[in-house]
Formats: sequence, C-alpha cells, structure tokens
Amino acid sequence: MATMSDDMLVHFSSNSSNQSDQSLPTKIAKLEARMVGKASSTVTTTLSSAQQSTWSSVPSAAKFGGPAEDLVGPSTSSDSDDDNGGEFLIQANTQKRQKLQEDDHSKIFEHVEVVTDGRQTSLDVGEAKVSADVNRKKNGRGRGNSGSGRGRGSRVTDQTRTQFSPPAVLASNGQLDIACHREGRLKDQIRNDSCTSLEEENESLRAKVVAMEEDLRKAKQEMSDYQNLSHQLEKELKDLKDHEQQMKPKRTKIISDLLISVSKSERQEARLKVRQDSLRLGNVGVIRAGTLISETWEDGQALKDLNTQLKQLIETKEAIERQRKLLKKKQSDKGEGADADTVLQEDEVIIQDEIYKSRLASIKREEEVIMRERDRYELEKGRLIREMKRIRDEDGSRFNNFQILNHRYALLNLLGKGGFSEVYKAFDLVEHRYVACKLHGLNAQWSEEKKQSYIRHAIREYNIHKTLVHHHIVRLWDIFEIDHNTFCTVLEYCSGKDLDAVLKATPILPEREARVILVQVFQGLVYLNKRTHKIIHYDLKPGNVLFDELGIAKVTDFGLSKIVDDDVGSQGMELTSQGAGTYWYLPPECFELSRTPLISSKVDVWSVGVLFYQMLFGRRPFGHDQTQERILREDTIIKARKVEFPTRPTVSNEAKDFIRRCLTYNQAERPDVLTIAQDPYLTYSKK
Ligand SMILES: Nc1ncnc2c1ncn2[C@@H]1O[C@H](COP(=O)(O)OP(=O)(O)OP(=O)(O)O)[C@@H](O)[C@H]1O
Repeated sequence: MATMSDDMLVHFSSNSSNQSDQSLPTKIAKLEARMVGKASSTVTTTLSSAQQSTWSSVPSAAKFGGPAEDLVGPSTSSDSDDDNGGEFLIQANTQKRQKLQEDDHSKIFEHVEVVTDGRQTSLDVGEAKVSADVNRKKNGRGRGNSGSGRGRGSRVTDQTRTQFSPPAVLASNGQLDIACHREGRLKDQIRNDSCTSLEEENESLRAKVVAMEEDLRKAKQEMSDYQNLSHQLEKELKDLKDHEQQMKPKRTKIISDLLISVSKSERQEARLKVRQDSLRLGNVGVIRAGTLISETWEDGQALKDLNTQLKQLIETKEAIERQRKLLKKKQSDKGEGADADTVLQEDEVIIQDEIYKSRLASIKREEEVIMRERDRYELEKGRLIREMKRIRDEDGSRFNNFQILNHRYALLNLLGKGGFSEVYKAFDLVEHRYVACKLHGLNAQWSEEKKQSYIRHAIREYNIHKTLVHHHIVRLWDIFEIDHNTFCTVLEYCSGKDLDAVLKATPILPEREARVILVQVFQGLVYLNKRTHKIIHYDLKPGNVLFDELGIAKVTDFGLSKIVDDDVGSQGMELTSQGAGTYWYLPPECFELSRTPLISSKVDVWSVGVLFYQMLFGRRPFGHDQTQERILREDTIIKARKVEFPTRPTVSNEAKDFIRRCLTYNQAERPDVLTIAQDPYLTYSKK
C-alpha cells in the first residue's frame, strides 16, 4: 500500500507539473479510470498533510471567521475511513459546497481535474483570496460572499483530488462496483453535508446580522444620547455665559466696594499714624504776624527731649572743661608761691585731670548716640512731612472719591503729586491688577495753545513709552481723556518706594546694594539703545527709578525722552529742549550756550554716574547743596571737570573708577550706554 501511495503521489505530481499539456476531457477520463481503484487511507492521509502544509501559514479560524473545528477534520478523521475522508473534504470546504451541490458528479470531477491541473496557480489564488476573505470579514462582510469561493475551491480541488486520485491500474469488476457504490454514497454525503453546513452557515450569518443590527441600534442610541448631552451642555454653557454677563456688573461692584473699604481703612490708618508721629516728631503750626499767616514746623516731644538731653550734655561738658582749666591754673599758680593749703599735690592733679578727661569722653559717646538718634528722627520727620503733604494733596484732589475711570480703573489712594500730575493707585477691573493712574491736569488758566502743547507733549511721551516692554522699564498700559482739561496715563504699578524715597530714608546704601540697582538701570538703558530708534531718557534721577514689590528696579517717566533719528551724526542729535530736566543729573554739554548742544546716550551715562555716586556717598557729586537756579547761575556743572570722593564711607576703587568713567567731562571721551554696559564692574560672575 505504501508503494501504491507513493506511486500515486508521483503520478499526481507529474500531472500537476504537466498541467498545460493535459486537455480537460483527457484528464476527466484519467480520473474516472483512477476512480475505479479508489485511493487508500494512506493517500488520504498523505494529501491531508499536504493540504495542511499548504494552509499552515494561515491560522484556520482567522481565515474563515468560523469555529476552528471547521478545519480540523483531516488529522483526526482521515486515518483509514474513506467516508471520513469525504467528510473531511466537505467540512474543510464549506465555501465550495453550494457549487458542489448544484453540479453533478462529473462536474465535480471536471472541476477537480481542472483545478488539479492548475494546482499551483489555484492554491496561490486561493491563499490570496483567503487573505481577502479575512479582510472582508474584518470589515464585517458575510462569509458566504461569492468571492471567497475560488480560494476555497482550490482546496476542494486538492482534497477531491486526494479522495479520487485512483491507483494507476485497477483490475477487477468487484472493485469497480465498490467504487461506484462509494461514489453514490459520497454524492449523498456531499449533498447532505452541504445542506447542513449551508443551513448552519446561514444560521450563523443570521445570528451575526442580528448581533450587528443590535450593535448598530446601540450605536445609534449612543449617538443620539451624545447629541442630547451635547445640546444640553451647549445650553448650560449659554446659560452660564448669560449668568456671567449678568453677574459681571455685580461682581465688579463687589470688587470695587471691597477695594474702596480697604482703601478707606488705609486712609484712616495713614491719618492716625500721622497724628501719632506728629506727637513725637512735630507738626505744622501756623504763625500770625499781623495780617500775615505763615506755616512753620514745630518739633514734637521726642525731638524736644533729644534736644534737651543734648543741651544738658553740652552744658555738662562745658562745666567740666571749665574745671579742667581751673585745675591747670592752680597747678601753674603753685610755682608762683600760692597758698600751700590750696596747692594740690602733683599726683592729685594728675588724678583729677584724668577724672575730667574720662567724663568728657563718656559725654562725647552719649552725645554721639543722641546725635545718631536725632538724625534718625530727622529722617522720620522728613517722611512724616512728605506723608502729611500727600494726605493734604489727597484731601484736596478732585479724584479722591473713588471714581471708576473709563469704566475700568477704580481709583483708590493718592500715591503722590508731581509738577502737573497726580498719581493714584488704582485697580484695573478688566485685567484684575493694580495699576498707577497718572492724571495730567491742564491748568484751566492756561491758554489754549499751552494746553495743546502740553497734550502734544504727553502724547509724544505715550507714543514712546507704550512701545517699551522690558523688565526694568515701567510698562505703560493705556491713555484716555477724562475731560477737556484732564487725561490719564495708566502705568504698571510699582508698590515699592521710588529711589528718591529710599535715599531719603537711608541716604547711604552699601556698595553691593547700590551696584545691583545700577546694573538694573543699565539693563533698561541697553534695551533703549538696542532698538531700531534709540531712545535717550534724559531725565534719570532717583525719583524716576521705581521698585516693584520684589525690589526690581524700573525706569519710568519718559516725558523728556528723545528718539534718536537714523541720520544723526556721531556727536549726537540736537538738544531742542534745553533748560528742562534736573540739573544735578545732567552733563556739561546740556548747559552749553554758545551753540545748540548735540546729545547722545552719553547723557544717560552721566546721569547714572551721578545716581551711583549719590547712592554710595549720600550726596550728589556736583552742586549738592545748591538750588537749580544757583547751579545755572554759577555754572556749577560747566565747571564740573573732576569728581572728588569723600573719605567716608569706604567704597571700592572699582566703583570709584566706574564713576569716573561715567562722569568723564568731555562728551567725546565718555563711553556711550552700549560701551559702558560691557564694563567689568557691571558684570557678575560666580566666584
Ligand atoms: N508706576 C508707579 N507706581 C507706583 N508709584 C508711582 C508710579 N509712578 C509714579 N509713582 C509715584 O507717584 C508719585 C508722583 O509721581 P510723578 O512722576 O508724578 O512725580 P514726580 O516724578 O515727583 O514729578 P514730575 O513728574 O513732575 O517730575 C511719586 O511718589 C512716585 O513715586
């Protein structure tokens, strides 16, 4: 039997390989002849394994989308039983069953032969089709799809061929009968099995359709639920927005009411503190001289007590000095034959003098303590006087009743008053942040021309300032008109003091603190000088350096700034507003009268040099005690050729050299902002 199977295989193989030579009727005839000697179980088994190997690369269940057992048949049922072999054939080829059922027996053979001849091609196509089937199934297509029939057909072919490939020679009639009988049984079997399988398949497809319909229904339901939810959310959002819109004025009102009550209590507190401090430090009194009423300062009790102590110390010191003189006189009288009783022994004189000297030394120490305390009180007195002035200005301001400007800026308390402006702390109700509102008041008495000139000036300042965005430059947020005579600029709020107030409270800063302020101011200046159109600030002074709540220094007030034109020469641009500015801080070239001065960023370098000197030594380098008018009259700055440094406090030579470079008299030799910004004194490195 084994030999026979091998023969069959050899034959079968040669058939397959010569498929193109075989005509269809010849093949059918050959097959019919072979049918007489029906294949043995060995053949079936062999071909079953051939079939298995053909399909092994594709997972059976995946290929067909059906239960795996659909394809299991061959290995278990093909051992020796022909019927079982037929069963395997049918079970493994459900796709082709319908066709088999329709065709007659010869057609089956014909089909088998045709495909057997084209075995290789058919198998390939079959595999491709199976893959396509798998894809289709993945896409939810039915497995009864006619397209899949061919692929499976090829397998049918193989199996049919297996079943029906006869031995090369069949001899007896008995064997033929058996073959015919088996053929009949096979046909029935095929028909029955085909029907059952189709029904099963139909049923499973129907079940699938039902399941898919259920899925679809659920998906539709979900979609409609989501749509409802989305509509509901949209409606809720709209309601919330409407509510928000309605609540906005209420919320704004609540915020401004809260701010107002905080500001009111701050005002009360400020006034109470002024009253308390006045008792210690002094107050403004009124003096009447005939019809003339003038104001004068009267020191408070603490200052009076200090002055009394100081007076007493001075009196004691003078008394001791007198006693010392007397002692010396007695000593000198001794030599001139004075009364022996009144003459002191030499050692007694020395001891007595030592006592007086020691007392004088202790008086000096007490005096120094009192003087330091008095200086501290004087500083406090200065702060008190400024606060009194601020309160007075606030009380006299027409903006002191918590107005909301331009529908968004809630005015709170007055920060201070400048030449032509009042600066209020305010709250921006739109951006929800504190701002400083600078209210520029035009004097109603001014001519229309002067008013227009002032407004032009302010708009120019605004146009320069609004484009400046830098960490060390105060931001300008907004500008608007309040009435015909007043307009407002809105600035970044700096809650710390300005440098002027800092220096009034502590006139001398440690070099380290002064240097870091200097560096920040230069960073702002470098920004101004790296723009397409450079800007000269022209009014750098302690009052124009502000500090935010973190102590970051910021340059402000661009009222006198100059935009440097593109075509300006190396010497600088013409100074058209000579006479403006604060003279202590301006360089010599700004005072030149013989011709229109040419200026550049070197003006700002000079000003920062003065500022730095003042921070370190507690006084300005030129004309410190002079008024603006006297500086002009006495040409103080024109004469400021060389800077002198006090011996105290001790300041590093690097700092002094830096100041000398900033205060270089000759403009041509003085470094500009970008050059001096490279100075080692301004650079920090980790040690
Ligand atoms: N952005 C700001 N944030 C906080 N306080 C400010 C701000 N701008 C100005 N101030 C304060 O308001 C007060 C008045 O400022 P303003 O600039 O009007 O006065 P000034 O510089 O003394 O006067 P002038 O502008 O006439 O030179 C000052 O005490 C100043 O510190």
